[in-house]
Amino acid sequence: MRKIAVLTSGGDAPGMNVAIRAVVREGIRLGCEVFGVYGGYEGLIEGKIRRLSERDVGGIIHRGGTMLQTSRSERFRTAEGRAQAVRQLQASGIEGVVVIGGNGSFEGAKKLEAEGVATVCIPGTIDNDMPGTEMTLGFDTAVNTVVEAADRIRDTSFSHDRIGLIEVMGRHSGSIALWAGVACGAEYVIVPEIEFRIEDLIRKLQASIRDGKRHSIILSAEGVGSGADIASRIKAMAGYDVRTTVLGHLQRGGSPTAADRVLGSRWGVEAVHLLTRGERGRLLGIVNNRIVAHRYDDPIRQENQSDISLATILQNLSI
Ligand SMILES: Nc1ncnc2c1ncn2[C@@H]1O[C@H](COP(=O)(O)OP(=O)(O)O)[C@@H](O)[C@H]1O
Ligand SMILES: O=P(O)(O)OC[C@H]1O[C@](O)(COP(=O)(O)O)[C@@H](O)[C@@H]1O
Ligand SMILES: [Mg+2]
Repeated sequence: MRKIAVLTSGGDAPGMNVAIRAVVREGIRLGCEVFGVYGGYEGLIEGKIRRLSERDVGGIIHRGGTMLQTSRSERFRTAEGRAQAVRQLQASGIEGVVVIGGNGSFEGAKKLEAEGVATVCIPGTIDNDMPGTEMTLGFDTAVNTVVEAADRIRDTSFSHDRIGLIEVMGRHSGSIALWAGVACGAEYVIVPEIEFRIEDLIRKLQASIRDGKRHSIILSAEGVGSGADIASRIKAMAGYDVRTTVLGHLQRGGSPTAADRVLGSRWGVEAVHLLTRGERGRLLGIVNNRIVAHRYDDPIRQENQSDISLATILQNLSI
C-alpha cells in the first residue's frame, strides 16, 4: 500500500494532532504518500483531501484540537454518502485510511471497510467509552483538566462552607467523573453506570456536616442529566448552599498530557505498520500497556468500560 490517508472524526480530543503527526511521519518514512482528509467524514465526501509532508505536521504535538478539523456527518450514515466518499478516495488513488475518533467514528470505519477501503481505527475521544482498550486518546488530558478545575472549586467551596457540584462530560459514560472524582478527592460521584438515590447523597453530606466538615465536592456525569437540576433537588430537600459549574467544552481542548502524547504516537505508528503490512480492519487498543489490534469482526471485549470499583474507593476514602 503506497497511498494512505488520515482523518479525525466525531468530538475532537487532545492528542489527535499527535496521532496525525505520527501517521504522516511514519508513513513517509516507510515510503508512502500520506494524505490528510479535512473535516472528518463530511470532508471525505466533499473530497477535501490534501497530500501532507513531514513539515506540514510540525509544531502540533503540543496543541489540542485537530489540525485536520472534524465533523459529525449525517451524510456519511447513508449509503449514497459513503459511496461518494469511496469515489473521492479512488480518485486520489488512496487505498487505506487511518480513522481517529470515538465509537461513532469506529462504526463509520467498519462501514468504510465493508465498502472495500482498508481502514485502521485509533480510539480518540475524551469519553473513554470504547471497546478493546483500557484508555482512549484524550481521556488522560480531560481528566487532568477536570481535576485542576475541581481543585480550584474546592478552594472556594471551603472558604464559603458550600457544596460545589461540577458537571463533567461523558455522553453515556461515567469514566471522566470516576477518575477525576478519585483524583480530586470528591465526596460523591453521580454516574450513569450506578443507580443514584438522592437520599444517600444527602445522608453523606449530613454526616460530613455533623463531623464538622461543611464543604463538599460532587462530580456528576452529563449522562445522568443536568447538574443544575440535581443541585436544585439538593437545595430543596436539605437546604444546602450548592453552586453548580458545568465544565463543558473546556474539557475537550488544551495541550495533551505526556501520557496522551506517547499513546497517540504509539498508535499512529502502529496504524501505519498494519496498513503497510496489508493488515486491515483493525481497531487499536492498549491493554496492560501493550498495543493491541483487534479485528473488526472479533468479539471485542470492553477492557475497562467505566471501572465502577473507583466509586467504592472514592466513597470509602472521602469523609
Ligand atoms: N452507524 C454508523 N454508520 C456510519 N457512520 C456512522 C455511524 N455512526 C457514526 N457514524 C459517523 O461517525 C461520526 C462521528 O460519530 P459520533 O458518535 O458523533 O462521534 P465519536 O466518533 O466521537 O463517538 C458520525 O457523525 C457519523 O458520520
Ligand atoms: O461536540 P458536541 O457536539 O458538543 O458533543 C458533546 C459530546 O462530545 C463529547 O465531548 C465527546 O464524545 P465523542 O468523542 O464520542 O464525540 C461527549 O462527552 C459529549 O457528550
Ligand atoms: Mg463517542
